[in-house]
Amino acid sequence: MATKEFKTESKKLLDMMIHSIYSQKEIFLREIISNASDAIDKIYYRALTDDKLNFDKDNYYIQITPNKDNRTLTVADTGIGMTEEELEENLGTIAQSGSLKFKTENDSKDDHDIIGQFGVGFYSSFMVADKVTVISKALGSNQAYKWESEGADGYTITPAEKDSVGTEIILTLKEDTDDEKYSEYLEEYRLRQIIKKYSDFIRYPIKMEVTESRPKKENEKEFEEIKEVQTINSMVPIWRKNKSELKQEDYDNFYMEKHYGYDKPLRHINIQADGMVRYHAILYIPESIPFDYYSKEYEKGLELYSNGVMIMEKCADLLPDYFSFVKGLVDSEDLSLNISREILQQDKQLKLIAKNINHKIKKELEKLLKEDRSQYETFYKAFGRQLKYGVYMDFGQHKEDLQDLLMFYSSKEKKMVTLNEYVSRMPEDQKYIYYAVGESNEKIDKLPQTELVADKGYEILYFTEDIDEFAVKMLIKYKEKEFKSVSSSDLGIEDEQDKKKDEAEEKANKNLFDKMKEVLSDKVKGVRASKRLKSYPVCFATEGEVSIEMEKVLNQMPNNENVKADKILEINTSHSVFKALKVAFDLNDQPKVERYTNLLYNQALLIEGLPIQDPVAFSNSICELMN
Ligand SMILES: Nc1ncnc2c1ncn2[C@@H]1O[C@H](COP(=O)(O)OP(=O)(O)OP(=O)(O)O)[C@@H](O)[C@H]1O
Repeated sequence: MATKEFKTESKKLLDMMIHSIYSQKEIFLREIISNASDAIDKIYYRALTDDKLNFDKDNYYIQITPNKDNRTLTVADTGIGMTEEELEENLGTIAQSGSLKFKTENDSKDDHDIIGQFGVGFYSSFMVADKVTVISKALGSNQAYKWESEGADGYTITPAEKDSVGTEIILTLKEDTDDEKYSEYLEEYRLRQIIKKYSDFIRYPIKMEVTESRPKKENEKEFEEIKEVQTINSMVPIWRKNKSELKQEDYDNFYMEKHYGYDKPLRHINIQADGMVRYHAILYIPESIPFDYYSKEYEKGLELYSNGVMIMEKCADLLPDYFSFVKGLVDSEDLSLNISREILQQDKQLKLIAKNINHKIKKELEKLLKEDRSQYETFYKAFGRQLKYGVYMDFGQHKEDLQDLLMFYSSKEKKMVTLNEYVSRMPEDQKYIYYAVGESNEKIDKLPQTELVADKGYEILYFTEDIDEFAVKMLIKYKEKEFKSVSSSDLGIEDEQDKKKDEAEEKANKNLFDKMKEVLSDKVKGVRASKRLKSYPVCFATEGEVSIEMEKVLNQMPNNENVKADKILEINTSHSVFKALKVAFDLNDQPKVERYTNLLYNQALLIEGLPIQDPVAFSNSICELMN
């Protein structure tokens, strides 16, 4: 009988399990029971949708059998079973692409990180067993097969005897060591404890033979030990339990069991709706971001049950994209079992549920923001970008719903603030909500364009993510206050007296500015005296819809159309550099005027983080100045 090798990644993971020092080894049982329950779900669903099969609930269960003599723990189920090919495919490779990716990317991390963050399913049995045997007979098959492995060296698959359809997992437990007592997994009380802790809500009975001490019938003073098979779990799914019966720990355990994430959920939402549409839902807002969240691989969706039977693993229609981080399930009596994906999309009930859920998630986030600011900030750090994306998408359809959940860093408060907080402390004379765009808060702090607004004592919101400015352009206003970039050509700050002064200045320097515009030609839309600069010599202002930061973002996109912001070169006429330029102009020193103009233009580009077209020429010009 030939031994087959595990796939390379599986081998690595398996090796890790075998040598694991993970403290919560008990979770192996949760993983095996969860697989067994999934397998029964599958046969149950098959029976409900296939007239030739019938499902008698009494015949479907999970049986746990410890055997101290052989040192084995057996978990048997009456689920759908696996064919020879399925045994090969499912148990020879890692199912969880997450753990695989994590492992290959972080080779130095230890097993605690892997198990803690991704879970490892079936392979976790190798934490406690040095030999694992799986005997399975698939539905519709006459032949059973045995898969057997003693660890990373490989596995064998051979024909086997098994009367009924289903799977038996037999773990031969490792020998006890000073630190680890594997034999505890053969003790009735310990098994009962683990099952209750992690698998209480499994919808099928988890049966085990237990010994009970009872008063004798003939003499109540004497006790006798009676062995009988009992169902250990309560079988009531968590979403059907009374809210008052559930503790935080139950929600946390359910989240882990379901592999919704390997962090602790930040918040849970338990919905028991009994109105127009009847459904139960348990939803979670995760604390940390799944490793593939902002990638194409990430699939949003909630598990969908029809009266206790799972009909879809990831129902995307239940969640809008901006809440795609939400995990959980929905169970409704009003949904038909045979519903296809296409029909489901049109289903009125489902639409109602989705709308309702959307509302509840929003309310929960608002509550979190109000009640626990620091938790909300943790959430926002992970998923804020998704909310901003939500404001922008679908032509701003959801902006009203989401605007109060947004936060930005504030120049004044030096922390994240909401739009409502910003607007409520705006001085009376302030007309706009000001923002500045840049790569980081530190870089924005140094942006010349912020000088005038900051000098006025106005608060500035810092936009450091690509989506920020696009989202705000979609919002246009918040509480009747328009958004305005500190780089926009008209800041709406100057009074009449300033305006007159500016006009005079513009007039006095008109010839020079015209000359500079001529030198720069269509690289800029115009050159003018700056109202916003105090200590810096030069900066860009923009006119129109596209800002410089938007230009950068748009030009990074594939098939970009080389969109350009309309840039105005603004000169600080009080600066000594301008004075030198003016002297050269008055002396008709053409080459100097050209050189200075180009230098100023390039400086403005650098400040904005835009590339200089000819860095060598720029550097040569500086060298000439230094000589
Ligand atoms: N008792 C079982 N009956 C039928 N199939 C099983 C059983 N146990 C495992 N399998 C099959 O083996 C696969 C691998 O199981 P494993 O626990 O490694 O990952 P998973 O269950 O797919 O992922 P996750 O653990 O994240 O839910 C399962 O998807 C299932 O197809």
